[in-house]
Amino acid sequence: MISFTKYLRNSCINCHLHRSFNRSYITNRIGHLNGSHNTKTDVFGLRSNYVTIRPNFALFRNFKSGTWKFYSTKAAQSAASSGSKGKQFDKRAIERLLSFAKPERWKIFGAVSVLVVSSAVSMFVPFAVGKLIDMIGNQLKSTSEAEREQNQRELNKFCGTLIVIFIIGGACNAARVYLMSVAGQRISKALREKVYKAMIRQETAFFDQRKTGELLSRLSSDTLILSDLLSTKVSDGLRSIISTSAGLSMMFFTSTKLSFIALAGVVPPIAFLLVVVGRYLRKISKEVQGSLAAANQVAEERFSNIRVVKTFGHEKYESSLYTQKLADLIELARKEAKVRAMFFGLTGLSGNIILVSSLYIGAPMLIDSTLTVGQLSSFLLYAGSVSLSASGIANLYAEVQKGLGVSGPLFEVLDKKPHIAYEGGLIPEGKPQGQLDFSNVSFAYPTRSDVTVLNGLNLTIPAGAMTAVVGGSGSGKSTIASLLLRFYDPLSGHISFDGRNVSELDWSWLRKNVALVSQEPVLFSGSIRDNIAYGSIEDENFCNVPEDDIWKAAEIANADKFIKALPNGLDTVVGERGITLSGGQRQRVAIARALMRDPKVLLLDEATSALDAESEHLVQESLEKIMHGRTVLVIAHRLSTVRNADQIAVLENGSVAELGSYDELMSREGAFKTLVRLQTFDSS
Ligand SMILES: Nc1ncnc2c1ncn2[C@@H]1O[C@H](COP(=O)(O)OP(=O)(O)OP(=O)(O)O)[C@@H](O)[C@H]1O
Repeated sequence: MISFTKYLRNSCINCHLHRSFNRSYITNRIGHLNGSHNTKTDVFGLRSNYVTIRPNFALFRNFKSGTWKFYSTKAAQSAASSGSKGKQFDKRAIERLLSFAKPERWKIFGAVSVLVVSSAVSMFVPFAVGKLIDMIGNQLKSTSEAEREQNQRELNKFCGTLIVIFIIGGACNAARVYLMSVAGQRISKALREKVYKAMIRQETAFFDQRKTGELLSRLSSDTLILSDLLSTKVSDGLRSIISTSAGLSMMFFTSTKLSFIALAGVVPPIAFLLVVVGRYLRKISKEVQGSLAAANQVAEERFSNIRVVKTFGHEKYESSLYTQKLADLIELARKEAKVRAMFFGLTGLSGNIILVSSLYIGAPMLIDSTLTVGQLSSFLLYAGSVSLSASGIANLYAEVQKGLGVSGPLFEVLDKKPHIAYEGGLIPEGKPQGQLDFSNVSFAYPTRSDVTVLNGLNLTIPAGAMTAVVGGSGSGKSTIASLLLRFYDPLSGHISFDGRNVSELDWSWLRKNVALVSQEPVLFSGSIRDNIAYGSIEDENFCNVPEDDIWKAAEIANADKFIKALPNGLDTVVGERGITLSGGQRQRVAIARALMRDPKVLLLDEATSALDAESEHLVQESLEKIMHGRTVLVIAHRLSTVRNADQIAVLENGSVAELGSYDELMSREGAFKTLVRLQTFDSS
C-alpha cells in the first residue's frame, strides 16, 4: 500500500488529492481519469473506486473484497457503456434488496398466494362477461316458454356463482393489500434500523464530510422508497405480471389469429421503449433524491439555527433559498414526469391500437361465424386488461430502476466500515492512573487534508495534575481534545493512555475514563434528569439511574439549587439542544452529566468562556471541586484561567513551543509572555 501511495504521488503531480494520498483517500471515493477529477466512481457499475495512474490504465478497488486490480481505461469505459458489469451490479443489488424482504417472506408468500386467487378472479371477469352476453343472446333467441325458463335458470345459477367468486376475489385482494402494507412497514423499519446503526457507528470524519439533511434523507425517504418497492410495488407488479400472462393466454385461447395480428405491431416497440426509459428513470431518480436531500439540508440547518436567522432577519432570504432548492427539485421531477408521461402515454396508445385493430379484424370473423359476439367481447376485454396490466409491468420496471438508483448510496453507507473500530480493543486491568502522552503526533483533518494542524507534537500530561494548553486561535488546542477522545486518529505518531496506545484500547473503555466538557455544551431535548443520566455507564438505557446519583452529580456541579427552583425539578424539559436553559445552567448540567461516569481524565475545553461573571464563578467553583484526583487538561482560550495549572503548554505551528508553570513561563521572554501581553493589551 505504501509503495502504491508513493507511486500515485509521483504520477499525479497536478493533483492535491493524490499528493496527500493516504489509505483513507483510497478507500474513500476518488475518481481520476487521465489526470483529471472524475467523480464517476462506478465505472464498472461495481462497488469499486478507481484512480488513473497512467493514461491507459486504471486501478480499481473492489469494496467488498478489498482487492486492487489493473484495467485498461478503454476496457473500463467500454464495459461501463455496454453495461455488462452494470448488469452484474443490478443482479447483486437486486439480490441484496430482496434479502431485506427475507424476514417478511411468510407475509409476502401469503400475499402472493391470495394475489394469485384475486388475479384469477379478475381474469375470469372478461370470460364471464362474454359468457353472460352469449347467455343473454340465447335467452333473447328463445322460441318457447320452457326454453326461456331453462335459459333463465342457467343464467341465475351462473350469476350466483359469479357473486360467490367475486366475494372471494375481493376478500383476497383486501388480504393482499393488508399483508403487503404490514410487510412494507416492517421492511422499512428494519432498513432504517440498519442504516441508522451503520451511520451512528461511523467515525467523526464521516459526519464532517456529510450534511445532516443528506443523512436524514437517506434514513427517511430512501428507505421508504426501497421498502415501498419491496412490498407494494412488487405486489402490484406481480399482479400485473399474472394478469398480463393470464390475459395473453386467454386472448390466444379465444382467438390465436386475432391475438397474433393485434400484438405483433405493438409489443416490440414498447419493449424497446421500456428498456431505454427505465435506464433514464434510474439516473434521474438518483438525481431527484440528491436534490431532495439538498432541500432537506437547507431546512434542517436553518431550523436548528433559527436564532441566527431571526437575529439577522433573513426569513425572506431563507425562504427564497429553500424555494430555489425546491425549484431544482421540481425541474428534475418535471424531467422524470415527462419521461414517465411519454412512456405511459405510449403504452395507453398501444392498448387502444390493440382494441381498435381487434375490432377491425374481428368484425369479419363475426360475419363468417369463426367468432361469436361473446367471444369477441371477451377478447376485447382481455386485450384492454392486458394493456392496463402491461403498463403495471412497465411501472414495476421503472420502480425497480428507481430503487436501484436509490440503493447505491444507501449500500455505500451500510458497507462503510468505520475507520475507528467501535467495539473490541484492549480493556486494561486495574484502576487507570490517567497519564497521557503525545509522541510525535501529526494530524490534518480528513476534510482538509492539505492543512497540517499538529506537526510532530510531543507532550506528557502527568496523572492527577492539571495541564493547560494555550495558543493562538486555530493553533490546534481543541484538536488535542478531539484526538484524545479518538474522534480522529493521528496521521503519524501516537497518543498513549497509561503507556498504552489509545488506538489499541477499547473505545467504550476510553470513553468511560475520559470525559469532555466543552465550550458550548449541547443537551438533548428531554428532561434534565435524562440529560444527566445520559452520562451514566451503569444503565444502558439510562432509565434506571438512581435519583440520588443524579442529585449528587448535580450538587457537585452546582446545579442542584437552580434545578430545585424549577417547577418540575429534574423533570423540567430543556427543549432542543437545551435551549430553555441559560448558558451557565446548561454548562452545569453538562458538568453533572460528565461526572456521572466518574472519569479519570477530564478535558475542559474552556468551559467558562461563554459565561457571565456569576455563572462563571459557579461553574469554576464546581470545576475546582471535581478536579481533585483526576488528570485535568484545560484547553484555555483566556490566559487568566491557567494560573493554577501545574504546567502550561504553549502551542505554535502545530507543536509545543514552550512548557512550564505559569511563573516559569512569565519569567522568560517567550511565546507565553507574548500571548499574555497581547491579551492584556486587548483587554485594556
Ligand atoms: N472538523 C474540522 N475539519 C476541518 N478543519 C478543522 C475542523 N476543526 C477545526 N479545524 C481547523 O483546525 C485548526 C485547529 O482548530 P482548533 O479548533 O483545534 O483550534 P483552537 O486552537 O482550539 O482554536 P480556538 O482557540 O479559536 O478555539 C483550525 O485551522 C480549524 O480551522
